[in-house]
Amino acid sequence: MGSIASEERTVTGWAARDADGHLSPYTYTLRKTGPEDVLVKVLYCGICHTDIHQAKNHLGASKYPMVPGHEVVGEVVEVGGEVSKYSAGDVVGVGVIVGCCRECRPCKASVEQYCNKRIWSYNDVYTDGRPTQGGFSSAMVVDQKFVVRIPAGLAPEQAAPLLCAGVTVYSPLKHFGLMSPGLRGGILGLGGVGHMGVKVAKSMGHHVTVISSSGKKRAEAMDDLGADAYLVSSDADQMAAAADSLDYVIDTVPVKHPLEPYLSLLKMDGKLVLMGVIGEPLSFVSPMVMLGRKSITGSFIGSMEETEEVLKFCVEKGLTSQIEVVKMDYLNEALERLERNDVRYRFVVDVAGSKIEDAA
Ligand SMILES: NC(=O)C1=CN([C@@H]2O[C@H](COP(=O)(O)OP(=O)(O)OC[C@H]3O[C@@H](n4cnc5c(N)ncnc54)[C@H](OP(=O)(O)O)[C@@H]3O)[C@@H](O)[C@H]2O)C=CC1
Ligand SMILES: O=C/C=C/c1ccc(O)c(O)c1
Ligand SMILES: [Zn+2]
Ligand SMILES: [Zn+2]
Repeated sequence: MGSIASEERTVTGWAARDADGHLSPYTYTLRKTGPEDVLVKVLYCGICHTDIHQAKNHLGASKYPMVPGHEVVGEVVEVGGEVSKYSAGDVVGVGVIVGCCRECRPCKASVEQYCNKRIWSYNDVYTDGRPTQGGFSSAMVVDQKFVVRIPAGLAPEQAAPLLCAGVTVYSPLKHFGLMSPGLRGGILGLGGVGHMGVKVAKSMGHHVTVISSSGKKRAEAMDDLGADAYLVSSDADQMAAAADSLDYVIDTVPVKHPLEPYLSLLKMDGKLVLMGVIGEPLSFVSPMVMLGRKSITGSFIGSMEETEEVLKFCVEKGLTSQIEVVKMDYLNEALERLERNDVRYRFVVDVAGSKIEDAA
């Protein structure tokens, strides 16, 4: 493709058509590459549990056809006239949001993920009135503000999970002042986000306890990911022995669950950081937070600045994600396996290697 930002392009993505969440080839057009836009040929796209929530309408706001995928790594093919930071051939990333108002307090504070006018990379409507579509697609057109450069030293498939899972754990650790060495952290739910939580927290010098629904991941957590301790959440004796021991717990469980067992693990002033997208009320009794001045909070991905930071952090610390690379024709099976907790720890789809234009 050339350098003149002029044409709409027809691309092929894999879309869900209804709440059964099955994805199949879908052809649609991309907007012309505007002055501030970057046309990205998708190389790899990670599969996040949010893709299941969205494809299966767990939050009740899904619109179809929907092409999910928000851990996108690609190659710049074309840039608009006002784009100077990127040029054709650059390897770049795109994450969960692709637009914001630029005027509100979060936007002015460079935490644009908290803008109430944020535009999601899929299942949303862009400023031109078209549906946004995500990274399980041959290409995307994205405003340069929502594009990051993938640094040298990071393989593109390795970078993909950092664009959601990686920054999602990095951002609250930074924001809540939890980067100091020696802190004791808990990672509840050892999946895509959780395994990055173990790796990032260990790289910050924390003592890391994995809290899991089963004992199945114990050896991997300790030997491969470097966790210091492992608790099975249903083991009351183990949980009681660990009471009052953690400065924070990052809770990545994607379904309704009790909070009190994890509040019990926190020291005085400890923080329970909710990450899972759960459309049902969660409950706890007030003394669980009062008697220890504990906080329950939440955090949503990270800013574009933090996304650049976590990519650099991973290069500097030599951090890699643990991934299973699959082709696009395995996407539905991968989503099913993710939903039944059968992946170590992130699927990444080799989009460019899947010849998806031929499938449409
Ligand atoms: N706040 C934010 O910005 C973000 C939120 N999310 C959300 O975080 C949650 C986790 O995402 P992700 O890490 O991709 O998900 P994964 O499915 O990869 O991991 C979730 C982990 O939770 C544990 N778990 C406990 N109960 C269940 C259950 N019934 N079904 C499945 N897993 C269970 C499992 O760990 P174990 O075997 O150890 O029990 C599992 O590996 C999702 O709700 C996702 O939407 C994701 C990214 C960003
Ligand atoms: O995977 C990233 C998205 C997370 C997310 C968090 C909160 C929410 O309401 C969502 O719809 C998605
Ligand atoms: Zn995600
Ligand atoms: Zn804003």
